[in-house]
Amino acid sequence: MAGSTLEIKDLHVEIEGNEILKGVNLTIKGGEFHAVMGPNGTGKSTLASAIMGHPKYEVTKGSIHLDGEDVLEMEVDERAKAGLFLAMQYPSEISGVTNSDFLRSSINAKREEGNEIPLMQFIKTMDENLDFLDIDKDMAQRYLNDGFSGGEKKRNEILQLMMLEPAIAILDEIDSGLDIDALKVVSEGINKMRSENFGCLIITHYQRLLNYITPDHVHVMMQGRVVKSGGPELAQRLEAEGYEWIKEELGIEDETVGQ
Ligand SMILES: Nc1ncnc2c1ncn2[C@@H]1O[C@H](COP(=O)(O)OP(=O)(O)OP(=O)(O)O)[C@@H](O)[C@H]1O
Repeated sequence: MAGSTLEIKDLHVEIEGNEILKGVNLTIKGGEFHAVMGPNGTGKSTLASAIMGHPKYEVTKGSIHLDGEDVLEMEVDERAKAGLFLAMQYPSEISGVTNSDFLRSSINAKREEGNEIPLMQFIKTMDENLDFLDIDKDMAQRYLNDGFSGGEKKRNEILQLMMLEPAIAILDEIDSGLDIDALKVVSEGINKMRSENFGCLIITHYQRLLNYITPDHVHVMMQGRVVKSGGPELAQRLEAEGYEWIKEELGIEDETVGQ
């Protein structure tokens, strides 16, 4: 089976009347890893939230399609069922719901009624993934992200990714706050997902993550748009030289979305 395609065209997004995204174009296909980089406040997280349907982010123009289906017409849960996944920059803490129950419910919500994942299969898969990500088994029974350290939350996001097996994942600064060992483990988790049936958008500030996860495409966001795209060598140049050369090349004075 060929992978999915997420197609974003001329996307404009407002938050409380301020236009943040000003015409984003991006296509992510199954099998492809895309990195989105860019200075602070240029709209990267806004793009992630808009794709997943955060109610605060109003799409005023443009389109998002997943395999031809209009994502903007879908509720958040429908987007997840359709195969989209967002690992958030700041995952929420949810008391009263264990990590394990959350994962099992999320997996079953994506399946047809009567075709729920058998408990033993769920436990086996979760144990394998906990092992792979070097997560303490007790964490499965703790409330979702409740009291988790910053690094534990990020590992937990990748646990969800590996358990839910989405078609297209958006990973928003999954490397922030990770120590070097955790960065390697998280990267291995993401790399393990690599297949024709999985596409990924990785928002990051640092080339160091891309030393572990080789992107096929690298994009730079400024002023709420993708202003430059290239291969992995673009990320290397950004690490060495910063963003000034792009601003000069494109005649950009203020790279933020500016309000
Ligand atoms: N919920 C919100 N309410 C008001 N303004 C917001 C909200 N979310 C984002 N913004 C504004 O939109 C702009 C872009 O923010 P965004 O988080 O998308 O940038 P970013 O490129 O991800 O930045 P960073 O690299 O610092 O994480 C910023 O000026 C920010 O203050």
